[in-house]
Amino acid sequence: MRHDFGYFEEEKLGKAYDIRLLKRIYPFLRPYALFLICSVALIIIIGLIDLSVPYISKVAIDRYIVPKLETGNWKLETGNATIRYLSINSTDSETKAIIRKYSNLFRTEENYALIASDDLSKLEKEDLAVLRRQDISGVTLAAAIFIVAISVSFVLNFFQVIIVEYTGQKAMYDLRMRLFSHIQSLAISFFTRNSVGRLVTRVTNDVQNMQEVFSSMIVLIFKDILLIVGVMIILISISWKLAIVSFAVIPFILFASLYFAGQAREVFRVLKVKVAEINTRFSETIGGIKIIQLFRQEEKNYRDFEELNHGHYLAGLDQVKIFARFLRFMGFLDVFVIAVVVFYGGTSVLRETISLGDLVAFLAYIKMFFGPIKDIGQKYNVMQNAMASAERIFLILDSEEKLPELVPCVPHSHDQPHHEKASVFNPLPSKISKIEMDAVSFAYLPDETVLNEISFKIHAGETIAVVGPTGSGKTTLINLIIRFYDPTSGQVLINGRDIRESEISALRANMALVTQDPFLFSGSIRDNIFQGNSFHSRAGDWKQEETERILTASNCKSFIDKLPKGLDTELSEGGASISSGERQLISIARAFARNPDVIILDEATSYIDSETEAKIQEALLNLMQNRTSLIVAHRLSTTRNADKIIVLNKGEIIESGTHEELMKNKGFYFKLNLLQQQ
Ligand SMILES: Nc1ncnc2c1ncn2[C@@H]1O[C@H](COP(=O)(O)OP(=O)(O)OP(=O)(O)O)[C@@H](O)[C@H]1O
Repeated sequence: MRHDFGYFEEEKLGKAYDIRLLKRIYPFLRPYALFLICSVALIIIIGLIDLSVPYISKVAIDRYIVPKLETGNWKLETGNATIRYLSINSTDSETKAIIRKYSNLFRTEENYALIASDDLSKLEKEDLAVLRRQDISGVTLAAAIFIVAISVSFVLNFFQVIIVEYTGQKAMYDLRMRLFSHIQSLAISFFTRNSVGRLVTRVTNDVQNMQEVFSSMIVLIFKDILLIVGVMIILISISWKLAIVSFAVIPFILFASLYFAGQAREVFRVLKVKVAEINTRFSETIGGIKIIQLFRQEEKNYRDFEELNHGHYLAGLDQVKIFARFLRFMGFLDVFVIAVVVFYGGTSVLRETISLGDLVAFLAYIKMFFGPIKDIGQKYNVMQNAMASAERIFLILDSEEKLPELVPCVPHSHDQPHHEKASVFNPLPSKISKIEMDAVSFAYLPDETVLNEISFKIHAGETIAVVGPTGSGKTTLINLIIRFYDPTSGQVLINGRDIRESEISALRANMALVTQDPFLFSGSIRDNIFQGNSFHSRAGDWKQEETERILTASNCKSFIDKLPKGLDTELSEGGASISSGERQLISIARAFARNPDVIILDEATSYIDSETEAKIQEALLNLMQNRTSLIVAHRLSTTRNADKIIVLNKGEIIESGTHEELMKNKGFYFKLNLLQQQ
């Protein structure tokens, strides 16, 4: 098993911060820089509002709620005593009336009346309210400011979330499109090395992971850092001593967060591996359901899956335990700090080194301080995950396994290297008149030659059959003509020009490939046959008579007419809802609609009933009429009608000629035929 493929790659997790990767992510955000700036600005405003809210309470408590008492030496009947009293401006008539009502409680001085703090409770509530009406209106104002601040913060938060989500979604949309178009343009060799599941994960999960960075992390980090720094400054300004006592727990928090991040990282990794294992097993089960049912493997498969699922469950439990421990520990530190602040702050209030408002605000700020700090560990993991995803996405985007670039065409001359750069490009061949392989060798893997020095020519209108035992390189030969791969040495020439000098799409525009097991897309039969073909780009643009002609020539008409929705019948994925013979007929119709010069045909080896077989043969003969054909042949009837037969064995041409010539030679081809007839 190769450790760089499949879910094993999940073993690699990224760094939570990686400047190199962040720099690469930035271009995807650049188009939305304005939104990001708006969002960060909103976050700063929201942060400042959030920071101001406890301060409003502090002002309300210190300035209005707690009576501003003064201390003085009062002569009482029992003797001199130090008394805490409230001084009230007594110039207005309402106040004067109350003072008169409680004349035994008040001492009057010019424009002020003084009342001992202990006597305040002896006043009736209504009278106290009149005496403290300025404080009451101050509290009302503070409450109003409080509500306005909270409401503004709420509204701004709403817009900020929308803007950030929009930015994240848009950036991810762009990234996904870029990834999709890049993957689509990669060479076939890339797909043989990368599993479908792996690529699907890139376009879905990994892009989603990165979205978490765009949508929440960037902005939340701004907010968290602002809150942490802001709260620290405010706490120090309220009481540096109390602040230092509270900050004493920060090293514990950081240590716990980092420890937790390390543990969670491991658990996350295990979980991802388990999820990937479950996905792999599940997709294998779906793909191989026929074999599983046929060989009665349901029970064993169930047990295997149960084992994987149990592993996932245990990893999930580990994750819960780690989170629970972390959150409990943080909760304990949280409560511990609050207890310290209540004790130390409370005594400071009693000693009047800080006000009650300071203490209340302090407690509120401490709560505000712990929130983001607690998040750091969790966010660290999200970031790490996102960075690992980013790394894997960029790895694909960096893949150079492109279909080779256009090589400038230079006039052929023996003393000039063929691919020397020049400014002239080969015009697209409007008609293919000759296909030639000139000393072509090819290897999928270094030192494992699959084709060796292959040379032959096909002229316009000819039918060439390639025969040979399995693994002799027949399909590889086709792959080189269609240019899914380039030869390791030698040249494939069309109309005398190396095919690497023409645009790939132009080259393929004149060719149609009918494979052994044709792939049909989910969608209607009409789309599968006519979509994107040479005459009309849209399936709906085809005229009725053109459509009829193609369906008749490809022998599709009779079975399509029997379908209730005819051509508009929807096929399920891969055309699984129709028979393999019908799939082949549809793929022949698709080749007809392309109207190519060259037909490349990989004849089916699978058994099809003789009636369908005859229909396919007839459709193929129709398709090949007046066209150049290269056929990987498995049937005697095909080779018999070919203008030339090329016999491949172990990647080399060992015989070539017409059927009669080869039969007369009594060589390899002759033996192959004998074997087939047995
Ligand atoms: N993508 C690939 N990577 C590595 N080796 C490959 C790849 N595709 C094919 N091969 C190898 O190349 C050799 C030729 O394969 P090819 O498919 O061309 O044979 P073939 O003659 O078409 O066989 P068959 O008649 O069974 O389809 C085989 O040994 C095969 O294992």
